[in-house]
Amino acid sequence: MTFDQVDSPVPLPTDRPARRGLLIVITGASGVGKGTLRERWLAGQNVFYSTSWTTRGARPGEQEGVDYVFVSPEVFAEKAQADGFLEHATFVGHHYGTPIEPIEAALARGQDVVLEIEVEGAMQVKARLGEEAILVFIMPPSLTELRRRLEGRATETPERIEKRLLRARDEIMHAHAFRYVVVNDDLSRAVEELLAVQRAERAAQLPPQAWSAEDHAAVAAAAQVRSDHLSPEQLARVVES
Ligand SMILES: Nc1nc2c(ncn2[C@@H]2O[C@H](COP(=O)(O)OP(=O)(O)O)[C@@H](O)[C@H]2O)c(=O)[nH]1
Ligand SMILES: Nc1ncnc2c1ncn2[C@@H]1O[C@H](COP(=O)(O)OP(=O)(O)O)[C@@H](O)[C@H]1O
Repeated sequence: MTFDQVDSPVPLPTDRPARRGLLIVITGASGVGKGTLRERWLAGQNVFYSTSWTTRGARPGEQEGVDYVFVSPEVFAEKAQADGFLEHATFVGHHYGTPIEPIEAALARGQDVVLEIEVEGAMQVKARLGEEAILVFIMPPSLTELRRRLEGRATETPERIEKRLLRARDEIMHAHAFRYVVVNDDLSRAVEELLAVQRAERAAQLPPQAWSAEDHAAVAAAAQVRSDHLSPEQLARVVES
C-alpha cells in the first residue's frame, strides 16, 4: 500500500500556550509567614506574583510596585468602581485589592499566578472563578506562636497586633473553605508542601497516565494537606493554644 505524499501537517498555532496557568491563592493570618514562605517557594520559578493595591502606608523596606502599589483611598475607590479588581477587601482599617488585567494576561500565557490575600478576598476569588481558584490556607502552629511572630517582626503597634490576632482567630475557623491547609511550623517542610500542591495541581491538568513518578509523589503529598484532613477539633486546638 502506498501513501500519497501528504502536505506538511498544518502547523499548530504557536501562540497558544500548552496549558493555562494555575491560579493559586495563599491566605493566612497576618504574621503567619505567608511572605517568608512565598519567597522560598517561588525562588527560581517563573510564577507571576500579583502585586496588590493598598491604601495602607509602606513599611520600612517595602518597595512601591513590588510589595504593593500604595494608593490613596480615592484612587482605590475609582479602581473598584471601574471593576478593575478581581477582588478587594478591607483589613484592619485599610483597603487591599488585586488588579484583574495582569492576572488574566499571565494565566493566558500559561504562567502560574500566586495571590497572597486575606480570607474575604479569597472567598471572592473562589466565588468568581470556582474550581479554577486553588485556595491554600497557611496555619500557624498556635496563636501563641503567631503572637510571637507578629511581635518579633515588629511592624505593628501593640494595638494593631491585638486587632490582627482577633482577626486571625476568626480566619482560622474558615480553614475548611480552602482546598489545602499548610501548617507553617517547620518552614522547609511547609515549602515542600506548597511545591507538592503546585505540582499536583499541574498534574491534574493531564490524564494520570501522563504523570511522571514525581507527579505521582506530589499528588500523594498534596492529598495529605487537603483541608478535609483537618478536624474542627484540630482547628479549635490551634485557636485555643
Ligand atoms: N483581599 C485582599 N487582601 C490582601 C491583598 N493584599 C494583601 N492582602 C492581605 O491583607 C492582609 C494585611 O496585609 P499586610 O498589611 O501586608 O500585613 P501582613 O499580612 O501582616 O504582612 C494580609 O492578610 C494580606 O494577605 C489583596 O490584594 N486583597
Ligand atoms: N516557620 C516559621 N517559624 C518561625 N518564624 C517564622 C516562620 N515563618 C515566618 N516566620 C517569621 O514570622 C514573621 C512573619 O512572617 P511574614 O512572612 O512577614 O508573615 P505574613 O507575610 O504572613 O504576614 C517574620 O518575622 C518571619 O521571619
